[in-house]
Order: sequence, then C-alpha cells, then structure tokens
Amino acid sequence: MTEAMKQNYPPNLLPKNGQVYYFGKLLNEAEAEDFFELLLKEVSWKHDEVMIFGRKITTARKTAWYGDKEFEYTYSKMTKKAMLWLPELALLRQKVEQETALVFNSCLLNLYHSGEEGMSWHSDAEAELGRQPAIASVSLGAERKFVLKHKQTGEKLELQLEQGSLLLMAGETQTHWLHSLPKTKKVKEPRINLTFRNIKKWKTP
Ligand SMILES: O=C(O)CCC(=O)C(=O)O
Ligand SMILES: [Fe+2]
Repeated sequence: MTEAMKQNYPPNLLPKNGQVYYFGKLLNEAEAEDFFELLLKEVSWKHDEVMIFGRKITTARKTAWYGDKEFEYTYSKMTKKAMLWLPELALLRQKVEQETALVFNSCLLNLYHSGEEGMSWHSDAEAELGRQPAIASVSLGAERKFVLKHKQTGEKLELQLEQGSLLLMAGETQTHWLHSLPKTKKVKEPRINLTFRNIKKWKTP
C-alpha cells in the first residue's frame, strides 16, 4: 500500500502493530438488502468443517469460497477448492477494490443464521496470503459486534459492523492481533459477511 492510496482512507483504528480501517457504508440500505437476498439464494452455502483440538467439527454457520481460479486454500486446517465468481460477487469485489485501491482474487463468505452463531478468536495468517495480507470485510444483514485483541498485551478494540459496511485489516494486523465475532442472544436476524483476500501462492489441482 503506498502513501498516496492511504490518503483517501479513514483513520487507522489500531493503537499499534497493524492497521484497521472502517470505511462505513459501501452500500446504501436498498443495495445492501438486494445483495443480501441475492447472495442468500445464489451462493452455494455449506456447513463448514474445521479442526478443533484435532477433531473435525461441523460448524453451525455456513460458508462458501469463490475465486479467480479453482484455488485450493487451507482454512482452519481444512483444504477447500474455490468456486468461480458469481456476477453479483464480482460486482461487490469491484466496489471494494475501488474503495481500497487494492486487488483481491478470492472471497470467503460466512452466513450466520442468527446471533447464536459467531466466529471464535483467530487471525487470518495463512501462508497462501503472503506476508502482511490485506483483508477487506463487507457486512450484510444484521449488525454485529467485531472485536480485535492484541496477542501480547490483550488490548481490545470493539467495532459495530453495520449493514453494507466495509472494514479493512492490513499491515501487521494478522501477526499481532486476533479477531472474533462474539455470539449474542440479542441478535435474531441473519448476517452475511464477505472477506475479500488476495491469494499469493496457490496450488491449482
Ligand atoms: O464475520 C466476520 O465479520 C468475521 C469473519 C472472519 O473473521 C473470517 O472469515 O475470517
Ligand atoms: Fe478472520
């Protein structure tokens, strides 16, 4: 990321060791609702399989993975093969690329059916993303809390991810910070999250 690109960015929200930018609404209410409905219908949603303490667990949330090629990508110790872009996903990627002045070749989608589903503490530091990966996150549907926690000091940063919003994690964020989407009984509505990523090293089957 060059200094010129960063000029149009909102302020960095992290106190140290990385960059987190909250761009606010990338889509207006009507656009966000349309994308939500379309993606709910068109995406090939599957329950996720992850390894936790050496056991294969099927998660309640559903996921999908799209990319420029049929990349293989290892996430939570499970290897997955990307599907090719849907037109509406390609359109969202274009908006994200325009806003951030970055390029992304893949997208991981998560469907949380309600606040009873979330994502536990992790960082997205997979080898495929290379060093200092930029990860752009678009939120649709229910507004949820997103928390970052410094790996050494435990410092926390809490954000509300609004419907239609764009968040960008960059620089050393994945090395020094964990993030999570806490479960909450207060939210009854579903949410779709899209994380656009740039796979640098891939194996094509
Ligand atoms: O749903 C979210 O906002 C977070 C998703 C996430 O951290 C991931 O897909 O790696
Ligand atoms: Fe993540």
